[in-house]
Amino acid sequence: MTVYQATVSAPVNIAVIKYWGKRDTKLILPTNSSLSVTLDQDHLRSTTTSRADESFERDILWLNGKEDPIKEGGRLATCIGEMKKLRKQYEDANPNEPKISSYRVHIASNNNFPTAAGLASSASGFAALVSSLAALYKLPSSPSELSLIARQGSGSACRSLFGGFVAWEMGSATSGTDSLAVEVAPREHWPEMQALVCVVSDKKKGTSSTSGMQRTVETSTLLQHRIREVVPKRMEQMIRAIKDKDFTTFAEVTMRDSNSFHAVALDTDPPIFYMNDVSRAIIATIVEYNRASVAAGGPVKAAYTFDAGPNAVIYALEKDMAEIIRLVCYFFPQGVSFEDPMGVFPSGVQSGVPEGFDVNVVKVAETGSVSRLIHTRVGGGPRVLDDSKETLLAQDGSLKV
Ligand SMILES: Nc1ncnc2c1ncn2[C@@H]1O[C@H](COP(=O)(O)OP(=O)(O)OP(=O)(O)O)[C@@H](O)[C@H]1O
Ligand SMILES: C[C@@](O)(CCOP(=O)(O)OP(=O)(O)O)CC(=O)O
Repeated sequence: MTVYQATVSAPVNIAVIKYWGKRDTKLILPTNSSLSVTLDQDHLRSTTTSRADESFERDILWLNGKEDPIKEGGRLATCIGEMKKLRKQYEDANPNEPKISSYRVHIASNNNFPTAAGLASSASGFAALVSSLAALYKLPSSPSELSLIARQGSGSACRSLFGGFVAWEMGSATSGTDSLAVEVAPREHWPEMQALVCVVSDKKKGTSSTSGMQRTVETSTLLQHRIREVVPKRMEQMIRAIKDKDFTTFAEVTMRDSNSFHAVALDTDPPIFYMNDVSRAIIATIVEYNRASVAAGGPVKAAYTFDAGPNAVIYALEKDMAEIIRLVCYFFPQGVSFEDPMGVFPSGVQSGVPEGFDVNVVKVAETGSVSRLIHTRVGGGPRVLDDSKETLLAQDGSLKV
């Protein structure tokens, strides 16, 4: 008996030009284009196994070992349904292929980091879901074509279909067929780009991105300025900065766009606050770090950005990352040792402050205010794994325990 199954992993992406606002909430069409950096799956990933079988009675998804209900008309059902449609088209065009598009599917997925905590789990999760079904169905679809479907799971997920530096073009069609992800540059173009995720809280957040951005669309006047005037120019600046590997512009635009997104959150009625005091202290640290570097005749060396939560992501080039980790450890002691997945500190981190940094600008935070640091770098797109080794489903198609 043939088993129709595939296992794929997909990466997280963190936007440097933020998506915030939908013009169509069902199709998930955004009010502005956005741009992100894909992070390395060696450190942060969703892994998903999908199987189609005639004997299955219903579609099931297990997320981190627990069944996640697939609601009729919901985002999961839409993505799975769209993928089945693509398979049907493929079967119609290739009559010798097995007719598996009508079978129910069992899907199991794990995130190797906290889910729904503002660490972009919906992005890697829906990208892995769509990619695993594409591998199971042997679809010839391009990443941009698959991004059209991942987008309907969670907007930011469409950008996780590519590695490197990725734009989500907002498009203009009401059908959404031109609202898709495209590669701006592959990871190999700027492999020195690294990221430090500072986990300020890994608890579920108060206002979800979905409901928060809808409230912003309905009530913020500042959002209209952001959509019309601010983002279009920044998209051009950012694409140029990436192509030219101009870190100073990359960093300045990244920080300004994070600020602009949090400003429109504040301009929402009632206001939405995603950053907390720890987040603001991280901003002050990076601002002072860059000031000291520029004052000494050096470059801008770090960029902060915050999604819909208090966690910071600091982008920096490889050459400066050790200094930045030491600095963050000095002001935000975690109380646990730094995991160091890339082996930067063979004999442990010595926290410290670079020369010229004014230590009076920031107070040392309470231990554990930043609970964890995840050091990673720009990474590649979804990976098809060896299903015989990596499968998350048992032989009978139930969840593997
Ligand atoms: N591996 C996965 N497979 C399928 N769906 C997933 C997966 N991981 C997360 N999701 C979906 O995404 C939801 C979490 O999305 P949510 O936007 O609340 O959090 P987040 O993505 O971690 O935060 P943010 O988007 O603000 O960075 C989960 O409840 C689940 O529905
Ligand atoms: C702040 C953001 O991270 C918002 C992400 O929003 P989501 O993609 O999670 O929202 P939905 O489309 O409603 O699922 C910015 C970004 O990733 O561009």
